[in-house]
Amino acid sequence: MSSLEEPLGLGDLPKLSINRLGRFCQSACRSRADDHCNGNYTPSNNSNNQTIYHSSSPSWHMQGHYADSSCNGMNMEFRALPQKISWDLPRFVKIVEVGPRDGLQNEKNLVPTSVKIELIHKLVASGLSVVEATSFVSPKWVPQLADAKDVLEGIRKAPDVRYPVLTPNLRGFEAAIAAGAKEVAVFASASESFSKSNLNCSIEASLARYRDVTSAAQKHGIRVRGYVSCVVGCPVEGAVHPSKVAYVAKELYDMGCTEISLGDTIGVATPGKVVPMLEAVMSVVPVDKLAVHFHDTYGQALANILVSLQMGISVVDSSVSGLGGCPYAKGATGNVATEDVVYMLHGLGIETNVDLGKLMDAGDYICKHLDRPSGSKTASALSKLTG
Ligand SMILES: CC(C)(COP(=O)([O-])OP(=O)([O-])OC[C@H]1O[C@@H](n2cnc3c(N)ncnc32)[C@H](O)[C@@H]1OP(=O)([O-])[O-])[C@@H](O)C(=O)NCCC(=O)NCCSC(=O)C[C@@](C)(O)CC(=O)[O-]
Repeated sequence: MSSLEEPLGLGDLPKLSINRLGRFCQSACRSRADDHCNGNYTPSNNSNNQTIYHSSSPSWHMQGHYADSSCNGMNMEFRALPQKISWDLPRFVKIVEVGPRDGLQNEKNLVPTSVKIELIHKLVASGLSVVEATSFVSPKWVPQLADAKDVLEGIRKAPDVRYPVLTPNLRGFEAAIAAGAKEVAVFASASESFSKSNLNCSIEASLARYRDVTSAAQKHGIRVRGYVSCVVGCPVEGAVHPSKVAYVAKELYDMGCTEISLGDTIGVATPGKVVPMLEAVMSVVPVDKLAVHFHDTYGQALANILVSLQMGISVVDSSVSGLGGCPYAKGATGNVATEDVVYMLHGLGIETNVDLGKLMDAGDYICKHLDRPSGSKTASALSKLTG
């Protein structure tokens, strides 16, 4: 059985619970907790008669679990518990809409340029302030986005809206600037194998290219976003250790990327994997410079977003109608649907500035063009209600 046939998240399921104070407590690990926690945890029973540990300290003392593989006979490698997770959710979450780029890049049939432009206009009309428009990549690698220049030039730019584009190298950067880009994104991988298949080069070679891009961008006063892909799992290598993610994230941050988006490219993450990954990255990059980017292959994306918000993240990538999938990540499904993210955030009392009805119009528009139902559960449910 390959590491991906055994879903990466199954091991974490019952191990985290939330006590009344809103902190995560460790359960079912009593003997190890005593070993590692210096007596800071006091056991009690919850309503399910499980033993839980209440911290008498404002922070966690569980670093010793990080590489511990012996606890309860289960693999604890990614089971590091958080320094601190609170229910202090952000009041506002910035959504980075990636549908026109990540959502469409994998479409086999060419989507007309005019449809892409109209989709972007509709997304902006819904209130989204960042819409990733396209990629200036090799058309041999991603034929769907060969019209990048026409798309970017054809957008009626709204004030205060940002339209970043992906650039894999200096050539892409220069083409993007010539077409009027004011913001670009570079994309590295935490997995060596995925870097080879997505960019045809090693992680280090991609970082060297991106140093050229970020220094050229600085000269033009252009903002650069940095992606790290495969932050939990790789289609070739399986599980990816958080330290590898932290390394690439820090390199991107140090070279001048103003925001680092952490991508679960194949959608295998669970909250149990997201927490240690974010902890590792947050130890080297400030949390207010981080975004999360979840694909929804195993239906875990909303849970992963929620735990990310609890850890202090306030920027979330998503794709209208859940469009997407990476051409170099077989089996990966779309990004989490923007409609579902907005519905959850609004339900939590978190502002987004997005009008869900107008967002659904945008989703409806592109789904009709692609001749397929929406991948958003929210959009499907609400459109049944409204007939
Ligand atoms: C990086 C390269 C270009 C290397 O591609 P290569 O074949 O190794 O490099 P090359 O320099 O030999 O170039 C090959 C051909 O592409 C041309 N070329 C070279 N650069 C450009 C450019 N910028 N724009 C247009 N054309 C370009 C170049 O001129 C040449 O054309 P030819 O001489 O054969 O006619 C290629 O591998 C590539 O374009 N890769 C991008 C693949 C891609 O876009 N994948 C999807 C990104 S999604 C992702 O990474 C994950 C993310 C961000 O969504 C987050 C998540 O979901 O987790």
